[in-house]
Amino acid sequence: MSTVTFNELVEACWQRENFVCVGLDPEYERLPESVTRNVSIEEAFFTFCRGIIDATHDLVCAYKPNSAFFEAQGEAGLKALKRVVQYSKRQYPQVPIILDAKRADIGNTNRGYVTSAFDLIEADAVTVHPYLGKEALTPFLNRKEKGIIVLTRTSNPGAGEFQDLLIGDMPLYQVVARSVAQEWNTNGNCALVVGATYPDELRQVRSLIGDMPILIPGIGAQAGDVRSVVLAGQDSRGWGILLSSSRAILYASTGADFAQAARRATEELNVEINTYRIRPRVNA
Ligand SMILES: O=c1ccn([C@@H]2O[C@H](COP(=O)(O)O)[C@@H](O)[C@H]2O)c(=O)[nH]1
Repeated sequence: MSTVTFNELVEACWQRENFVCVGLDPEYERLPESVTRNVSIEEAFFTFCRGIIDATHDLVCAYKPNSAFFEAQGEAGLKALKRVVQYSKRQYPQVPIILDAKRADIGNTNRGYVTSAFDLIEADAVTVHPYLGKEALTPFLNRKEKGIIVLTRTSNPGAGEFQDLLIGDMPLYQVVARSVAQEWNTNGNCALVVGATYPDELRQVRSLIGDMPILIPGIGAQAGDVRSVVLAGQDSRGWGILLSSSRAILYASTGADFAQAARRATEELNVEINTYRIRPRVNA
């Protein structure tokens, strides 16, 4: 039986013109009272994320739970994370799940991270940092059916401290992008993270990597400009981008109507993205 790969799942979503990745970053204090009343943290996290997923599954190209928000709640959070991922995969198997955990260690330790992300949590992809190099990341890269998404140019204000350092005449983030595209991607399962807050750098990265997928956080709460990001990030097919937004979608309403508000916010963002995409003519 052949397994559907992360890239195949994402491409099928792009075919449906869905480019929004909804970040699942639940903060207990920000959850609506209708969700937290009289239930445990595990139940509140699960109910909230399930509400978001049920309301948006036909509009998205991925869900991206960030493990930090779940780990911060201890055992309750970890149980909720596993339940959320399993629920989404059972109900909406067409939508890939990206575990945003920014993993990477020496090779031996990475085997534990791989088992945790892919076999226990059952994510379809995971974010990793490139600092230890290809050799250490081999246990991740060997999982052909999974997406290995490498931090390249992050969205935070201080991202350039190391990522812009020149290696010869090329900034480090471009060296990372080129290495991943030309040397790490032998199984065709790599993607990159580039922040929406740096459209010029995003354009540089796209010019180095062909049609490899780019996960782009920084839309919404971090104020990345959708138009600049789409124009700079789309690939030769008008695809290639997963625009990730968490807080602006999750907390579009603080009331009992949070899921409907999240749907509206997701729909608006997707319409905006599609306004700026090139659509190459098929059979032209
Ligand atoms: O460069 C990066 C890498 C990861 N992130 C993560 O994405 C979301 C963004 O959340 P918003 O609420 O939409 O700002 C969050 O999980 C970050 O840890 C990023 O922002 N930038």
